[in-house]
Amino acid sequence: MLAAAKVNLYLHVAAPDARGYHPLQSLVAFADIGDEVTFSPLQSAGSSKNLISCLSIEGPFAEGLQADESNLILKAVRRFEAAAGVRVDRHTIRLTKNLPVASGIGGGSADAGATLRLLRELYAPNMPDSDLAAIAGAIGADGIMCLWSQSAFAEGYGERLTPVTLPEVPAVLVNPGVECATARVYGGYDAVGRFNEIEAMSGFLDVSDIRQLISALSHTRNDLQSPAIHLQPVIAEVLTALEAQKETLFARMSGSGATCFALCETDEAASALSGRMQAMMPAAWVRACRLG
Ligand SMILES: C[C@](O)(CO)[C@H](O)COP(=O)(O)OP(=O)(O)OC[C@H]1O[C@@H](n2ccc(N)nc2=O)[C@H](O)[C@@H]1O
Ligand SMILES: Nc1ncnc2c1ncn2[C@@H]1O[C@H](COP(=O)(O)OP(=O)(O)OP(=O)(O)O)[C@@H](O)[C@H]1O
Repeated sequence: MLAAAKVNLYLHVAAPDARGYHPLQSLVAFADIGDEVTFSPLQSAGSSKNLISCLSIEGPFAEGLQADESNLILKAVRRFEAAAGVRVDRHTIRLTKNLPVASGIGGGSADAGATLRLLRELYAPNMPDSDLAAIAGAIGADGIMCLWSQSAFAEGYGERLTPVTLPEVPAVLVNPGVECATARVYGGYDAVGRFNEIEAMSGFLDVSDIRQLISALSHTRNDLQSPAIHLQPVIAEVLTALEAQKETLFARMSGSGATCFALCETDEAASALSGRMQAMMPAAWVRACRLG
Protein backbone atom coordinates (compact mmCIF):
# COMPACT_ATOMS: atom_id res chain seq x y z
CA MET A 1 0.00 0.00 0.00
CA LEU A 2 1.41 3.37 -1.02
CA ALA A 3 1.92 5.84 1.82
CA ALA A 4 1.88 8.91 -0.39
CA ALA A 5 4.01 11.99 0.19
CA LYS A 6 1.94 15.02 1.18
CA VAL A 7 2.64 18.49 -0.19
CA ASN A 8 1.27 21.66 1.40
CA LEU A 9 0.75 23.83 -1.70
CA TYR A 10 0.14 26.68 0.70
CA LEU A 11 0.07 26.89 4.48
CA HIS A 12 -1.40 29.85 6.35
CA VAL A 13 -0.80 29.75 10.08
CA ALA A 14 -2.53 31.83 12.77
CA ALA A 15 -1.42 32.68 16.31
CA PRO A 16 -1.17 29.71 18.71
CA ASP A 17 -4.05 28.83 21.01
CA ALA A 18 -3.77 28.28 24.78
CA ARG A 19 -2.24 24.81 24.19
CA GLY A 20 0.36 26.24 21.83
CA TYR A 21 -1.27 24.66 18.75
CA HIS A 22 -1.78 26.74 15.64
CA PRO A 23 -5.04 27.10 13.71
CA LEU A 24 -4.16 26.82 10.05
CA GLN A 25 -5.47 26.69 6.54
CA SER A 26 -3.69 24.66 3.90
CA LEU A 27 -4.22 23.23 0.44
CA VAL A 28 -2.76 19.74 0.47
CA ALA A 29 -2.06 17.50 -2.50
CA PHE A 30 -0.62 14.00 -2.60
CA ALA A 31 2.17 12.63 -4.78
CA ASP A 32 2.27 9.39 -6.72
CA ILE A 33 5.44 8.48 -4.80
CA GLY A 34 5.89 7.57 -1.16
CA ASP A 35 6.71 4.85 1.33
CA GLU A 36 5.32 1.32 0.98
CA VAL A 37 3.55 -0.50 3.80
CA THR A 38 3.00 -4.23 3.30
CA PHE A 39 1.18 -6.75 5.49
CA SER A 40 2.17 -10.42 5.14
CA PRO A 41 0.25 -13.27 6.78
CA LEU A 42 2.12 -15.03 9.59
CA GLN A 43 2.77 -18.75 9.04
CA SER A 44 0.67 -19.75 12.03
CA ALA A 45 -2.09 -17.36 13.06
CA GLY A 46 -1.77 -15.94 16.56
CA SER A 47 1.86 -16.98 16.87
CA SER A 48 3.17 -13.45 17.35
CA LYS A 49 3.93 -12.88 21.02
CA ASN A 50 5.53 -9.54 20.55
CA LEU A 51 4.43 -7.11 17.87
CA ILE A 52 7.72 -5.21 18.02
CA SER A 53 9.32 -8.08 16.15
CA CYS A 54 6.58 -7.88 13.51
CA LEU A 55 7.60 -4.53 12.05
CA SER A 56 10.62 -4.46 9.81
CA ILE A 57 12.00 -1.42 8.04
CA GLU A 58 14.03 -1.34 4.85
CA GLY A 59 14.69 1.19 2.10
CA PRO A 60 16.93 4.23 1.63
CA PHE A 61 15.75 6.06 4.77
CA ALA A 62 15.38 3.05 7.08
CA GLU A 63 18.46 4.00 9.06
CA GLY A 64 17.67 6.03 12.16
CA LEU A 65 14.05 4.89 12.34
CA GLN A 66 13.25 2.44 15.12
CA ALA A 67 10.88 -0.48 14.55
CA ASP A 68 9.59 -0.06 18.09
CA GLU A 69 6.68 1.59 19.87
CA SER A 70 7.97 5.05 18.90
CA ASN A 71 7.20 4.25 15.27
CA LEU A 72 3.98 5.83 14.07
CA ILE A 73 3.05 2.51 12.43
CA LEU A 74 3.00 0.73 15.78
CA LYS A 75 1.23 3.68 17.40
CA ALA A 76 -1.47 3.22 14.75
CA VAL A 77 -1.60 -0.53 15.47
CA ARG A 78 -1.98 0.02 19.24
CA ARG A 79 -4.73 2.60 18.88
CA PHE A 80 -6.51 0.46 16.29
CA GLU A 81 -6.40 -2.58 18.59
CA ALA A 82 -7.93 -0.57 21.44
CA ALA A 83 -10.64 0.98 19.25
CA ALA A 84 -11.61 -2.22 17.41
CA GLY A 85 -11.16 -4.58 20.36
CA VAL A 86 -8.94 -6.89 18.32
CA ARG A 87 -5.39 -8.17 18.55
CA VAL A 88 -3.31 -7.62 15.42
CA ASP A 89 -1.50 -10.95 15.50
CA ARG A 90 -2.02 -12.50 12.07
CA HIS A 91 0.42 -10.42 10.05
CA THR A 92 3.91 -9.01 9.90
CA ILE A 93 4.34 -5.45 8.67
CA ARG A 94 7.09 -4.26 6.36
CA LEU A 95 7.85 -0.57 5.83
CA THR A 96 9.92 0.46 2.83
CA LYS A 97 11.08 3.92 3.83
CA ASN A 98 11.55 5.87 0.60
CA LEU A 99 10.77 9.33 1.99
CA PRO A 100 13.22 11.35 4.06
CA VAL A 101 12.28 11.54 7.77
CA ALA A 102 11.08 14.80 9.38
CA SER A 103 10.99 16.46 6.00
CA GLY A 104 7.63 18.26 5.74
CA ILE A 105 5.98 15.74 3.43
CA GLY A 106 4.17 13.77 6.11
CA GLY A 107 5.98 10.47 5.74
CA GLY A 108 5.26 9.16 9.24
CA SER A 109 1.60 10.21 9.08
CA ALA A 110 1.30 8.58 5.65
CA ASP A 111 2.78 5.34 7.03
CA ALA A 112 0.26 5.41 9.88
CA GLY A 113 -2.56 6.15 7.41
CA ALA A 114 -1.64 3.28 5.09
CA THR A 115 -1.37 0.98 8.12
CA LEU A 116 -4.84 1.98 9.32
CA ARG A 117 -6.39 1.39 5.89
CA LEU A 118 -4.86 -2.09 5.79
CA LEU A 119 -5.80 -2.86 9.39
CA ARG A 120 -9.45 -2.03 8.76
CA GLU A 121 -9.51 -4.17 5.63
CA LEU A 122 -7.99 -7.16 7.42
CA TYR A 123 -9.29 -6.92 11.00
CA ALA A 124 -12.42 -4.72 11.21
CA PRO A 125 -14.03 -4.20 7.78
CA ASN A 126 -17.14 -2.67 9.37
CA MET A 127 -15.28 0.08 11.19
CA PRO A 128 -16.77 3.41 10.02
CA ASP A 129 -14.60 6.07 8.37
CA SER A 130 -15.18 8.40 11.33
CA ASP A 131 -13.65 5.87 13.79
CA LEU A 132 -10.63 5.31 11.55
CA ALA A 133 -10.18 9.08 11.18
CA ALA A 134 -10.36 9.54 14.96
CA ILE A 135 -7.43 7.12 15.35
CA ALA A 136 -5.43 8.87 12.63
CA GLY A 137 -6.14 12.29 14.15
CA ALA A 138 -4.91 11.14 17.55
CA ILE A 139 -1.56 10.21 16.01
CA GLY A 140 -0.81 13.67 14.62
CA ALA A 141 -2.21 16.85 13.12
CA ASP A 142 -1.50 15.57 9.60
CA GLY A 143 -2.94 12.16 10.46
CA ILE A 144 -6.40 12.49 8.90
CA MET A 145 -5.30 14.13 5.64
CA CYS A 146 -2.65 11.41 5.24
CA LEU A 147 -5.20 8.69 6.01
CA TRP A 148 -7.32 9.59 2.97
CA SER A 149 -4.48 10.97 0.80
CA GLN A 150 -6.90 13.10 -1.23
CA SER A 151 -6.36 16.73 -2.22
CA ALA A 152 -8.17 18.92 0.27
CA PHE A 153 -8.39 22.22 2.07
CA ALA A 154 -7.30 21.56 5.62
CA GLU A 155 -8.56 23.81 8.40
CA GLY A 156 -8.83 23.73 12.16
CA TYR A 157 -5.48 22.29 13.23
CA GLY A 158 -5.27 20.24 10.04
CA GLU A 159 -8.12 17.84 10.86
CA ARG A 160 -11.06 19.60 9.15
CA LEU A 161 -10.92 18.60 5.49
CA THR A 162 -12.87 19.76 2.46
CA PRO A 163 -12.08 17.65 -0.59
CA VAL A 164 -11.00 19.65 -3.63
CA THR A 165 -10.43 18.53 -7.20
CA LEU A 166 -7.07 19.63 -8.54
CA PRO A 167 -5.53 18.98 -11.94
CA GLU A 168 -2.71 16.41 -11.95
CA VAL A 169 0.46 18.46 -11.83
CA PRO A 170 4.01 17.34 -12.70
CA ALA A 171 6.32 18.30 -9.85
CA VAL A 172 9.80 17.88 -8.43
CA LEU A 173 10.51 17.38 -4.71
CA VAL A 174 13.90 18.37 -3.32
CA ASN A 175 15.08 17.66 0.22
CA PRO A 176 18.55 18.95 1.06
CA GLY A 177 19.20 16.21 3.62
CA VAL A 178 18.56 18.18 6.80
CA GLU A 179 15.80 17.36 9.27
CA CYS A 180 13.28 20.00 10.35
CA ALA A 181 11.51 19.18 13.62
CA THR A 182 7.94 20.48 13.22
CA ALA A 183 7.65 21.78 16.80
CA ARG A 184 10.87 23.79 16.44
CA VAL A 185 9.67 25.41 13.23
CA TYR A 186 6.34 26.40 14.81
CA GLY A 187 8.38 27.66 17.78
CA GLY A 188 10.41 29.86 15.43
CA TYR A 189 7.20 31.24 13.94
CA ASP A 190 5.97 32.11 17.46
CA ALA A 191 9.29 33.70 18.39
CA VAL A 192 8.96 36.25 15.59
CA GLY A 193 5.44 36.97 16.85
CA ARG A 194 4.02 38.41 13.63
CA PHE A 195 0.92 36.30 13.20
CA ASN A 196 -1.17 36.15 10.08
CA GLU A 197 -4.93 36.06 9.84
CA ILE A 198 -6.56 33.13 8.12
CA GLU A 199 -8.92 34.23 5.37
CA ALA A 200 -11.41 32.10 3.46
CA MET A 201 -9.80 30.99 0.19
CA SER A 202 -12.23 30.43 -2.66
CA GLY A 203 -9.90 30.85 -5.65
CA PHE A 204 -9.12 27.12 -5.83
CA LEU A 205 -12.61 25.72 -6.20
CA ASP A 206 -12.76 25.98 -10.00
CA VAL A 207 -9.11 25.42 -10.84
CA SER A 208 -8.90 23.17 -13.89
CA ASP A 209 -5.34 23.53 -15.16
CA ILE A 210 -1.88 24.20 -13.83
CA ARG A 211 -1.81 27.86 -14.92
CA GLN A 212 -4.98 28.61 -12.94
CA LEU A 213 -3.57 26.72 -9.97
CA ILE A 214 -0.37 28.74 -10.02
CA SER A 215 -2.27 31.97 -10.42
CA ALA A 216 -4.33 31.12 -7.31
CA LEU A 217 -1.21 30.02 -5.41
CA SER A 218 0.51 33.33 -6.13
CA HIS A 219 -1.86 34.94 -3.60
CA THR A 220 -0.82 32.50 -0.87
CA ARG A 221 2.18 31.72 1.38
CA ASN A 222 3.79 29.06 3.47
CA ASP A 223 4.05 30.87 6.79
CA LEU A 224 6.52 28.28 8.09
CA GLN A 225 8.98 28.81 5.24
CA SER A 226 10.76 31.74 6.84
CA PRO A 227 11.20 30.15 10.33
CA ALA A 228 12.33 26.91 8.67
CA ILE A 229 14.94 28.79 6.63
CA HIS A 230 16.08 30.45 9.85
CA LEU A 231 16.70 26.97 11.32
CA GLN A 232 18.08 25.42 8.12
CA PRO A 233 19.43 28.13 5.75
CA VAL A 234 20.10 25.53 3.05
CA ILE A 235 16.35 25.59 2.31
CA ALA A 236 16.79 29.07 0.81
CA GLU A 237 19.52 27.69 -1.46
CA VAL A 238 17.19 24.96 -2.69
CA LEU A 239 14.42 27.47 -3.43
CA THR A 240 16.80 29.85 -5.20
CA ALA A 241 18.16 27.00 -7.32
CA LEU A 242 14.65 25.75 -8.19
CA GLU A 243 13.42 29.23 -9.07
CA ALA A 244 16.36 29.77 -11.43
CA GLN A 245 15.49 26.76 -13.61
CA LYS A 246 13.48 27.28 -16.78
CA GLU A 247 11.16 24.33 -16.09
CA THR A 248 10.01 25.74 -12.73
CA LEU A 249 6.64 27.49 -12.91
CA PHE A 250 6.29 27.80 -9.14
CA ALA A 251 8.47 26.81 -6.16
CA ARG A 252 7.82 26.72 -2.42
CA MET A 253 8.61 24.75 0.73
CA SER A 254 6.14 22.09 1.96
CA GLY A 255 4.86 21.90 5.55
CA SER A 256 7.51 22.61 8.14
CA GLY A 257 10.31 21.75 5.67
CA ALA A 258 12.87 21.13 4.58
CA THR A 259 11.44 19.56 1.39
CA CYS A 260 10.70 22.07 -1.36
CA PHE A 261 8.59 21.48 -4.45
CA ALA A 262 8.56 22.90 -7.96
CA LEU A 263 5.52 22.69 -10.26
CA CYS A 264 6.17 22.10 -13.96
CA GLU A 265 4.14 22.18 -17.16
CA THR A 266 4.88 18.60 -18.29
CA ASP A 267 6.30 15.31 -17.01
CA GLU A 268 9.26 15.80 -19.37
CA ALA A 269 9.99 19.20 -17.83
CA ALA A 270 9.79 17.69 -14.32
CA SER A 271 12.12 14.89 -15.31
CA ALA A 272 14.66 17.32 -16.83
CA LEU A 273 14.45 19.59 -13.77
CA SER A 274 14.89 16.65 -11.43
CA GLY A 275 18.00 15.47 -13.28
CA ARG A 276 19.58 18.91 -13.24
CA MET A 277 18.79 19.56 -9.56
CA GLN A 278 20.29 16.18 -8.62
CA ALA A 279 23.45 17.05 -10.57
CA MET A 280 23.63 20.46 -8.86
CA MET A 281 22.97 19.02 -5.38
CA PRO A 282 24.36 15.48 -5.36
CA ALA A 283 23.64 14.95 -1.64
CA ALA A 284 20.00 16.02 -1.91
CA TRP A 285 16.99 13.74 -2.30
CA VAL A 286 15.38 14.76 -5.60
CA ARG A 287 12.32 13.13 -7.18
CA ALA A 288 10.07 13.91 -10.12
CA CYS A 289 6.44 12.97 -9.47
CA ARG A 290 2.85 13.97 -10.09
CA LEU A 291 0.69 15.76 -7.56
CA GLY A 292 -3.06 15.31 -7.72
C1 LIG B 1 3.27 21.53 9.37
C2 LIG B 1 2.17 20.54 9.05
O1 LIG B 1 2.75 19.36 8.52
C3 LIG B 1 1.25 21.15 8.00
O2 LIG B 1 0.39 20.20 7.40
C4 LIG B 1 1.37 20.19 10.31
O3 LIG B 1 0.82 21.35 10.90
C5 LIG B 1 2.17 19.40 11.33
O4 LIG B 1 1.60 18.14 11.41
P1 LIG B 1 2.29 16.93 12.25
O5 LIG B 1 3.71 16.79 11.83
O6 LIG B 1 1.37 15.77 12.11
O7 LIG B 1 2.26 17.55 13.68
P2 LIG B 1 2.13 16.84 15.12
O8 LIG B 1 3.05 15.67 15.16
O9 LIG B 1 0.69 16.64 15.47
O10 LIG B 1 2.69 18.01 16.02
C6 LIG B 1 4.05 18.34 16.09
C7 LIG B 1 4.15 19.69 16.75
O11 LIG B 1 3.76 20.71 15.81
C8 LIG B 1 3.09 21.76 16.47
N1 LIG B 1 1.78 21.97 15.81
C9 LIG B 1 1.24 21.03 14.98
C10 LIG B 1 0.06 21.30 14.31
C11 LIG B 1 -0.58 22.55 14.51
N2 LIG B 1 -1.73 22.87 13.87
N3 LIG B 1 -0.03 23.47 15.34
C12 LIG B 1 1.14 23.20 15.98
O12 LIG B 1 1.63 24.03 16.72
C13 LIG B 1 3.00 21.39 17.93
O13 LIG B 1 4.09 22.01 18.58
C14 LIG B 1 3.23 19.89 17.92
O14 LIG B 1 3.84 19.47 19.11
N1 LIG C 1 7.22 5.57 10.25
C1 LIG C 1 7.80 6.74 10.47
N2 LIG C 1 8.26 7.49 9.44
C2 LIG C 1 8.82 8.69 9.66
N3 LIG C 1 8.99 9.24 10.87
C3 LIG C 1 8.55 8.55 11.93
C4 LIG C 1 7.94 7.29 11.76
N4 LIG C 1 7.61 6.86 12.99
C5 LIG C 1 8.00 7.80 13.86
N5 LIG C 1 8.57 8.83 13.25
C6 LIG C 1 9.08 10.06 13.90
O1 LIG C 1 8.15 11.11 13.57
C7 LIG C 1 8.82 12.36 13.36
C8 LIG C 1 8.18 13.06 12.16
O2 LIG C 1 8.52 12.37 11.00
P1 LIG C 1 7.81 12.63 9.60
O3 LIG C 1 8.71 12.05 8.56
O4 LIG C 1 6.41 12.19 9.60
O5 LIG C 1 7.86 14.21 9.56
P2 LIG C 1 7.38 15.25 8.50
O6 LIG C 1 7.63 14.73 7.12
O7 LIG C 1 8.02 16.56 8.87
O8 LIG C 1 5.85 15.32 8.75
P3 LIG C 1 4.89 16.56 8.66
O9 LIG C 1 4.90 17.02 7.23
O10 LIG C 1 3.59 15.85 9.05
O11 LIG C 1 5.36 17.57 9.65
C9 LIG C 1 10.30 12.03 13.15
O12 LIG C 1 11.02 12.69 14.14
C10 LIG C 1 10.42 10.51 13.31
O13 LIG C 1 11.45 10.11 14.17
